[in-house]
Amino acid sequence: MTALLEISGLRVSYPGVDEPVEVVHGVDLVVPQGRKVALVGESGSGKSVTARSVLQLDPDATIAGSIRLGGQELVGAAPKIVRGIRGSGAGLVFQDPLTSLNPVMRIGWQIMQPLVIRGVSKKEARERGIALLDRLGVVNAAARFDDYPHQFSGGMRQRVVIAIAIIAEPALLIADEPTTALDVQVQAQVLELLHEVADERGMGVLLITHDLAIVAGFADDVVVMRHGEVVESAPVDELFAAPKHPYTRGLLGAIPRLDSDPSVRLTSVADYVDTFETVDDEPAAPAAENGAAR
Ligand SMILES: Nc1ncnc2c1ncn2[C@@H]1O[C@H](COP(=O)(O)OP(=O)(O)OP(=O)(O)O)[C@@H](O)[C@H]1O
Repeated sequence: MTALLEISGLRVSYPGVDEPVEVVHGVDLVVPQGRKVALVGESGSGKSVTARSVLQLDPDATIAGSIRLGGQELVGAAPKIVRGIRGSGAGLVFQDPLTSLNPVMRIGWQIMQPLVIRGVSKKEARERGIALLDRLGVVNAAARFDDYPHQFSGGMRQRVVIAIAIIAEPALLIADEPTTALDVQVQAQVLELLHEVADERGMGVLLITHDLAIVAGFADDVVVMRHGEVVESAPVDELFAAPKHPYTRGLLGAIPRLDSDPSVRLTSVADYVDTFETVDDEPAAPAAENGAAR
């Protein structure tokens, strides 16, 4: 499989009080062409920093290592080259659609912009924008095209953000917790849509999420991060069937299941990771799978 995005040895640091603080410590990650890769891990593990590094969105970050998108090296590339891939090389969807949209600009214009700045006529950009919004399930898309963001519900706004991210047909979509701000039913609709559109277009997706249920339904491959490092990566079925790293086993053990015994406590990551981290001192058995009553 050809690699669309290939990150290797990525290190990211920020200015600290006395010296720079490194928060991502040598991450390797591949998104093959047309595949959906979920990046999971606890809060603060470096998922967003890793994803934002691809498009160098953070002026304070110092980035080392290699990030190749479609074979092009982005670390150390001229700002013009990195700007050039935003939109057509890689599109971005963030968690909160309200902060991603300009509140005083009509949504249609925001959707058209990535095309217009690439030289597409306004007429064609408008037609393509309306068609995409319609494809993304916005009823009466032509009439709603000139509305402002506040006239849309949260779920509809996130469809607008997705439209902006994919209108210039990027080969890669980076979606950072794209449905966290939405209610569960709308979450499912938006993810289903992303899944379908990615398949239709053969678009690779890097999806950041906390939610392993989302991973199971959406991703082909999973990369698990902890403390700024990748601890495990595998195809989704393999990882769910036989997680290798204690941290991943802990994450999976913490998922509530409808068929589990309600009197039995769920395991937590700490049940596994403590064992892992103290393995040299005292080899203790982890709490049993979803089942060890205490
Ligand atoms: N602009 C910044 N300046 C300094 N430190 C930062 C900056 N952005 C992120 N960090 C630090 O980098 C670490 C990793 O953060 P990151 O946002 O990537 O975590 P995450 O895994 O995406 O977490 P979450 O799931 O909560 O979004 C954290 O310790 C965070 O405080």
